[in-house]
Amino acid sequence: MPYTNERRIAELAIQRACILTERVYNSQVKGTIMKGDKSPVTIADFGAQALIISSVSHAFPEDSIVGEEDSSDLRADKAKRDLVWGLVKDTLDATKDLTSELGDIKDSEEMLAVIDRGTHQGGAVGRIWALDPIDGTKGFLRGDQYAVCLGLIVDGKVQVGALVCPNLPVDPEAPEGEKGILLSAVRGQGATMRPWSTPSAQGTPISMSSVTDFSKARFCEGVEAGHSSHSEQASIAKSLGITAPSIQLDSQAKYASISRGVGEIYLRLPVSLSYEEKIWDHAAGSLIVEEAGGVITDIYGKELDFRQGRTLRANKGIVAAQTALHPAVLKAVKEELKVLEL
Ligand SMILES: Nc1ncnc2c1ncn2[C@@H]1O[C@H](COP(=O)(O)OS(=O)(=O)O)[C@@H](OP(=O)(O)O)[C@H]1O
Ligand SMILES: [Mg+2]
Ligand SMILES: [Mg+2]
Ligand SMILES: [Mg+2]
Repeated sequence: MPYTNERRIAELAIQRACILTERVYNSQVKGTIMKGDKSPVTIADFGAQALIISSVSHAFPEDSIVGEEDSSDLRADKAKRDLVWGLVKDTLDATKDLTSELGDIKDSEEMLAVIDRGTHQGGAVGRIWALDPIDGTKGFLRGDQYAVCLGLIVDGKVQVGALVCPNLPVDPEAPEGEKGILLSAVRGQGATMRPWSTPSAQGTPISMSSVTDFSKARFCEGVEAGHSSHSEQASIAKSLGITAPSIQLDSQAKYASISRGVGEIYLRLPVSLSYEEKIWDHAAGSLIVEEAGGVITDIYGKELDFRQGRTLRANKGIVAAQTALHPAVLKAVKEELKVLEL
């Protein structure tokens, strides 16, 4: 089956990175820096990016990588750099059984260079990995949901997607039970989910909800009001006859939720038409939703275009839904935007 090894390496890489991210998530020391675009980044974002890029480039040395972060802040701050290197080294030491498959990092200088292998500009040709080492950094800092996300784009089309949501319950019906799920998909081979804590377990196939009655449907949206328009999303839900409150989740946990039937729709209406969604925010989750039987477009009904570089500059917003519901949802989105003359 195509991309079997890519799926395996992607799963192992993000699984190992979550050992580091969960350690920081549960620590007081986050080492948060506000980046130039006023968004936060923590020592966990950097550490996860180092571990995952090291794994991908060890297994597939010829591939390109688009990663959200770069090492400039760490090169400027030795204390932060040492904190990140300590986390990375501890994680490598704790997972020596994976070294043959995932490679190693010998020192902090090499760590910085590995982080910077993620500066590729993306594009329409070749094998390009899209990495979000921590998606939903605000959720991570708030003690809510976040996700570690890795997708492989080949000649502009996502072929492999893998993501870990460490704080989503394994059983949605038992929210207080075991937490941490790993989802993955290869185009044409379906999507699977397994507990993050059982590396060797086979994933079980997942699928979108079978609900087709909007009065019983639920929609997912982001937590941050600065990232999507809650008012327009609420208005669209009302116009569709949705009465359940929205499921608010940080990060690509929203893609994970609808792909296993917890919610039927994901709405992400832009708060500004100038913002360009990043490919790493959507590559993995969009494929998992499609392989779980869902449909994903932007607010104009266009397919997501991963050929444009580091952003989805040919798209605006996200409308993802169970197949039977997507046409009506998109119609309601267009009605709402027409009303608002966007
Ligand atoms: N203005 C604007 N519009 C849309 N999206 C934006 C915007 N600003 C940031 N971001 C990106 O949102 C990513 C977080 O994903 P979510 O919005 O789904 O989750 S959250 O509710 O914000 O936590 C977040 O990803 P991370 O930086 O990896 O956390 C950002 O890339
Ligand atoms: Mg970020
Ligand atoms: Mg992100
Ligand atoms: Mg991120």
